[in-house]
Amino acid sequence: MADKIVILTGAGISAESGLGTFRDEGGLWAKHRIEDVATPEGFARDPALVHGFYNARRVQAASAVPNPAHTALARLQRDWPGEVVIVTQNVDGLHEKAGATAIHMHGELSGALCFACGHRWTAPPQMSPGEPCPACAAPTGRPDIVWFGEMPYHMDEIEDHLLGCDLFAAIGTSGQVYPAAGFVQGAAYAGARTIELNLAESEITGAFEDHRIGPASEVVPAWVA
Ligand SMILES: CC(C)NC(=O)[C@H](Cc1c[nH]c2ccccc12)NC(=O)[C@H](CCCC/N=C(/NCCC(=O)O)S[C@H]1O[C@H](COP(=O)(O)OP(=O)(O)OC[C@H]2O[C@@H](n3cnc4c(N)ncnc43)[C@H](O)[C@@H]2O)[C@@H](O)[C@H]1O)NC(=O)OCc1ccccc1
Repeated sequence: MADKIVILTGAGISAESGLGTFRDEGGLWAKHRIEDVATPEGFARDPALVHGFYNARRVQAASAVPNPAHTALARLQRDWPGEVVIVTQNVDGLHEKAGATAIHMHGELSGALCFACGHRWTAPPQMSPGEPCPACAAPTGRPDIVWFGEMPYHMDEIEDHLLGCDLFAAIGTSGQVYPAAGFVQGAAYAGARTIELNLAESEITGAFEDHRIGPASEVVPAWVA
């Protein structure tokens, strides 16, 4: 029985597709305060600011193309005799554009959510305050994104995959945000081998047995090959 592989991806895998990361030089959090644009409180305080932040990223992500790291993971998922599960913190659709399937634990820019009735629909390119819900007609549409202080999506499914995997890999993540940053401990505890692929050391480098340092577009295809 071929190994089961779980791969966690972060903003670093999409950096070479032109999508800014959060914490690197000139990253998203250098230009915006997390509290203002990525918390439910910030959305309640100034929905126009938050919609503006995600509208700009939605347009950028729509024209972005996958890089060799995304395509290598799609190939691995297609050709590996065992199960390959991609869990992403990213809200861009680049894994899917590369032909892979991924569990979006922090939501997707392409999605809209009604915080009154819970209905989900495809987000229009530009959302605005009071965005009407097509199901309950209430003016309560928000980006379908997991903000700080909110429970990430698909956690039970993800935990099942972590406890049953033979190899856990993390690609392009700084390991500063939980619960994603704790996945390596869960997988290692369940007996999985662990590898980190990143441009530089991260907050959780010490938790991994193996490492590949370099740009994702180079180290990921080399690792998959
Ligand atoms: C800041 C941090 C301390 N705070 C948290 O972790 C909080 C609070 C918290 C919970 N538990 C804790 C325990 C301890 C301390 C704090 C907490 N967590 C939460 O609020 C979470 C919700 C967090 C989700 C917030 N939303 C995001 N994103 C969507 C929004 C949006 O996209 O706008 S988080 C966002 O930042 C996170 C980190 O970003 P990265 O992807 O890692 O990107 P970053 O820029 O940081 O790093 C890039 C990396 O790539 C590398 N790189 C760059 N270029 C390349 C390149 N070319 N190639 C390769 N690598 C490269 C760089 O070297 C770097 O290492 C990602 O998750 C990303 O999605 N919710 C929650 O905990 O709910 C309750 C709960 C309780 C129990 C069980 C479950 C839940």
